[in-house]
Amino acid sequence: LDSDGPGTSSGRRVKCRGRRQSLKCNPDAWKKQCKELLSLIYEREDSEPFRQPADLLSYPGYQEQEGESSESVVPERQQDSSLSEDYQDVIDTPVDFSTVKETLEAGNYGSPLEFYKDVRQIFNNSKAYTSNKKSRIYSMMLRLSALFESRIKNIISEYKSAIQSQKRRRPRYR
Ligand SMILES: COCCNC(=O)N1CCN(C(=O)c2ccco2)CC1
Repeated sequence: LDSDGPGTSSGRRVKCRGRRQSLKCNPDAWKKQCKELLSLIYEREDSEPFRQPADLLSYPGYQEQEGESSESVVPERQQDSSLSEDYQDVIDTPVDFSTVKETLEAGNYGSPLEFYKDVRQIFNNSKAYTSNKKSRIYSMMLRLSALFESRIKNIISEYKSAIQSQKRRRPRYR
């Protein structure tokens, strides 16, 4: 797992003379940017299955269901979950966007990398759970993941530049 996250800054130094508020210098700018990204995700219908914890019973319908009409995004939960493994048997670290939203709003992420790690877990869980790459939920996850990755990489690289420019250059005596 690349803990560095996407968009590691390529050593480009940004002059941050004095003004911390300017876009490139503020090491706290990522919080607002991640909140805005999360709002964008919530606006997308594709996020619907990921906005609350997956029910402990399995949703075999999700896995076999292909090309269902867009209205019925969430098929009725199967009463008999013996048909396939329960979600909690397959997924060790369940996470959904409501948990991520709470953590972000509580100020419990120390950096956008921690935020990135949790959101990526949502997508990886979906990949791990699906047994059918054509399932409706899986294709929703793929679209949402593409949107997320395209937006998070700049947030992270700006954060890394801001951190770099905060570091005072002091000689280190070994
Ligand atoms: C309204 O949503 C209820 C909560 N969500 C939920 O139960 N899910 C979402 C997670 N999930 C999958 O990623 C998946 C992959 C292939 C089939 O499903 C399983 C089903």
